[in-house]
Amino acid sequence: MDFKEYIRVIPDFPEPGIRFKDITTLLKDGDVYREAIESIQKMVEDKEIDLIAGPEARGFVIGAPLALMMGKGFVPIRKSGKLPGNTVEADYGKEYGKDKLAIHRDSIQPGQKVLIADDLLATGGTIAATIEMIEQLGGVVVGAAFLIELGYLDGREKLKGVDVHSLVTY
Ligand SMILES: O=P(O)(O)OC[C@H]1O[C@H](OP(=O)(O)OP(=O)(O)O)[C@H](O)[C@@H]1O
Ligand SMILES: Nc1ncnc2[nH]cnc12
Repeated sequence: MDFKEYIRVIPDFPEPGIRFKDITTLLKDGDVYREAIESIQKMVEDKEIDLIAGPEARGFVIGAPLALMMGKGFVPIRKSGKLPGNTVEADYGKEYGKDKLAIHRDSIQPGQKVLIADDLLATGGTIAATIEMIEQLGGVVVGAAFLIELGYLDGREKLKGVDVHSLVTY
């Protein structure tokens, strides 16, 4: 399936110069959404995984159904100030602006193998911060899976040593 047909590109959102890849047009088609998650599962099914972690908000839309399908637990990584328990946090920059993510300290046990899932890899800032926090907790990142990769932003360069998989590339 050509998933790009279902992804809408909106110029100059959220700021001038950004070509925003809008996945809401893909998500609203149940068959295409399911096929996208199944295709992501196929890319990572040979991996030994204990948990899947995904960053708020669109990482939940990919990571949670993937976790359910693979019979694994899901660890939400949230924007700072949203998680009620004890957290570790990381500041980062992304394609548009800066942000801070947080993860519950007790969400990953040392040695657990974690697959990261998100909708889109752009500069890699979000995922580099995610990896930093998972590793701070003793987790082992076994890979990162995306629906979309913006190859022209070289996010993979920031994630050297990580097994990166993406369904479609721009
Ligand atoms: O590779 P990067 O340059 O870091 O950019 C990629 C991140 O940006 C978007 O999330 P955003 O922070 O906009 O949050 P949202 O999912 O809540 O819209 C996207 O869902 C990725 O997580
Ligand atoms: N160009 C883009 N489209 C959608 N989400 C993004 N996150 C970072 N860059 C993005």
